[in-house]
Amino acid sequence: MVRFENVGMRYGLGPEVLRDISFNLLPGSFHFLTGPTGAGKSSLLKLLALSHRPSRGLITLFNKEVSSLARDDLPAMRRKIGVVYQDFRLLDHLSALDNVALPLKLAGAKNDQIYQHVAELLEWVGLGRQVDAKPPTLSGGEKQRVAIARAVINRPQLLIADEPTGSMDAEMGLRLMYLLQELNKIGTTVVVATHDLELISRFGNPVMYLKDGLLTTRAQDNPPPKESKDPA
Ligand SMILES: Nc1ncnc2c1ncn2[C@@H]1O[C@H](COP(=O)(O)OP(=O)(O)OP(=O)(O)O)[C@@H](O)[C@H]1O
Repeated sequence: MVRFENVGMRYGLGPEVLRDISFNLLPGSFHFLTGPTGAGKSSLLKLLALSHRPSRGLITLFNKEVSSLARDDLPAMRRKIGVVYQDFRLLDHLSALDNVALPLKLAGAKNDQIYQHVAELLEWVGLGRQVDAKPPTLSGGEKQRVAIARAVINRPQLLIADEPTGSMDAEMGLRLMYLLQELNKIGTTVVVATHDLELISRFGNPVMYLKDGLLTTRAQDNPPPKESKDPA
């Protein structure tokens, strides 16, 4: 599903923020990505989401080597990937329904096929009564669920979420994780970046640990970290 081989990444002419990253993600797996602030988690997710190119190494997604893809092939590849951004990136002038419908519209689906499907998904994420609400009137947790619904509406093969529980209380964070778990059970490969070690140990999924741009625990090695020394 995903293979990184000695991948490096830099922004512009700056230093490498990711160095020698190698891992394999199997189809249908669910991984956490963690590490200190600035370690490179969001940068790694940008590579996975095909929104940034590596400066070296090989990335294979869905059995295709990414650097060999023509620019015209990227949109089709991106449609197989759902992304939940840390800051949601919803369109404020559109309703929750229209935000979630957007990827289907961009993929050319017809309106009458779209809306029932979108309304059902919003119901499923607990927003059945907020379909017409615009993002500025929604709470952080509600916006996050709209963002997740939008990320999964195209039934992506790969779902990437950057700190998806960062802006919500523990209870909502757990509900969200159960939601992602349900998606994973129906076949979506999931990668969640988080600082929340408690969440990681509660779910027990394999963990990739990044520090200073280096992956110190490979996905297949698998131990959830139990290293928090903070009394809290
Ligand atoms: N657009 C950018 N241009 C230049 N440098 C960047 C850019 N985005 C991130 N960086 C740098 O890349 C490094 C890794 O940042 P990244 O956001 O990937 O870390 P992170 O692990 O996601 O951090 P956090 O946990 O704080 O979100 C940092 O040194 C950061 O300053």
